[in-house]
Amino acid sequence: KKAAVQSDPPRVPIAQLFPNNTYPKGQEVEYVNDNLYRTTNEEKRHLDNLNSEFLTDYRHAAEAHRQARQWAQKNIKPGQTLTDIANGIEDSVRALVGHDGLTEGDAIVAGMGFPTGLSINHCAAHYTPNAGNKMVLQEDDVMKVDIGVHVNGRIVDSAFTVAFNPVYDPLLEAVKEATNAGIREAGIDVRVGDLGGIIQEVMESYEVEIGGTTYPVKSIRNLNGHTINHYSIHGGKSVPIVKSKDQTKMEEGDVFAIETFGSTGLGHVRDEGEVSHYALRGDASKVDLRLSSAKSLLKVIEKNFGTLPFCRRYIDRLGVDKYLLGLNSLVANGIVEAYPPLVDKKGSYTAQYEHTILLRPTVKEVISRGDDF
Ligand SMILES: O=S(=O)(c1cccs1)N(Cc1ccc(F)cc1)Cc1ncn[nH]1
Ligand SMILES: [Mn+2]
Ligand SMILES: [Mn+2]
Ligand SMILES: [Mn+2]
Repeated sequence: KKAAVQSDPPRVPIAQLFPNNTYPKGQEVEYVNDNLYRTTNEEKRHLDNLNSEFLTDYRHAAEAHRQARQWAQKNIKPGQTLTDIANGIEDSVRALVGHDGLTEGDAIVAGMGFPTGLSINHCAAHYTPNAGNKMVLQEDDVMKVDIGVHVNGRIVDSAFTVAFNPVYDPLLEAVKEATNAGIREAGIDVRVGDLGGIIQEVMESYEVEIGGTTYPVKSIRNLNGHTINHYSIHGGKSVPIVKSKDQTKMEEGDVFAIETFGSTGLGHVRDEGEVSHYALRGDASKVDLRLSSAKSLLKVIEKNFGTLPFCRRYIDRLGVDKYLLGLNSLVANGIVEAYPPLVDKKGSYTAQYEHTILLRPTVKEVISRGDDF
């Protein structure tokens, strides 16, 4: 008899909890300007129905995301190592989508959409522990937990911020409200630059007092949301989180990650520190590699990750050794892109909230919405 209830930690596959391949819908929001036409229009409804596998895979991934993150929100505590936190989330996601990612090509079917981001304090994004990392989460840390889950290459990209000290609440509130404003105003034919202005307006209406100093919350002007394509975490479009003249329009069928970042620092990030995040460039030219370790590593990456971002720990767990020289050679040859940690100034605090939204022909679906955020 199949378990009908989820375990703690979550290990019962979502597919077992939701028989006949029907998963919970995300938050459906009618388009404001031409809502009636889109919601009822026969042609739009037909277009929607052509996408049933796309929608099923997205909702499948989103339910796994919610269950894994809600377990994480309950269980992340000061004193835990970042490595243990990352493994706890990744073990859950892999069990929930029913794929362990250990047999060759398995992770391509379903699994982690990208490395579990665990970026702390002035580090805003693209940090996950590499092997040997001894970092321990502290009581006064502000940690961005950015989780990617995919099913058949339909990537759910959604993030929240963990802080144990209530002094940071106004910072987290600013970012949560800015992200929700961005989600609310998003829609077909909306200009991404206009969204940036709305997001910044909400974000910068907040201030936060830390250690006797009052900081205005700043939108991090060089971070942005983005489109998500099949097996591709960053599609062609970006969503600024500050006022911008970018006239690029959101279009029917687009999948957007709406993410905003607030900071008590400069409101600007730069690359710093050891790289953990990498991804095969979709457009990589067939370079004649001299280093045999680079050649063999490229095969491992193509087979196990395709164009999905990965981290060093994901190579370690496949049992591959001594790959760093080869990896750095693939980066130097422009075959693999490196995504270094993105940091604001030392001593500052940054927060993030992110959801993935589908601009369906009939309705806007906030696929990753949960009752947590
Ligand atoms: O900063 S991005 O490179 C980008 C923003 C706009 C256009 S491309 N990036 C995409 C990404 C890159 C590498 C990853 F491992 C995972 C995601 C945003 C993001 N990081 C985490 N969640 N969302
Ligand atoms: Mn399925
Ligand atoms: Mn993300
Ligand atoms: Mn994103």
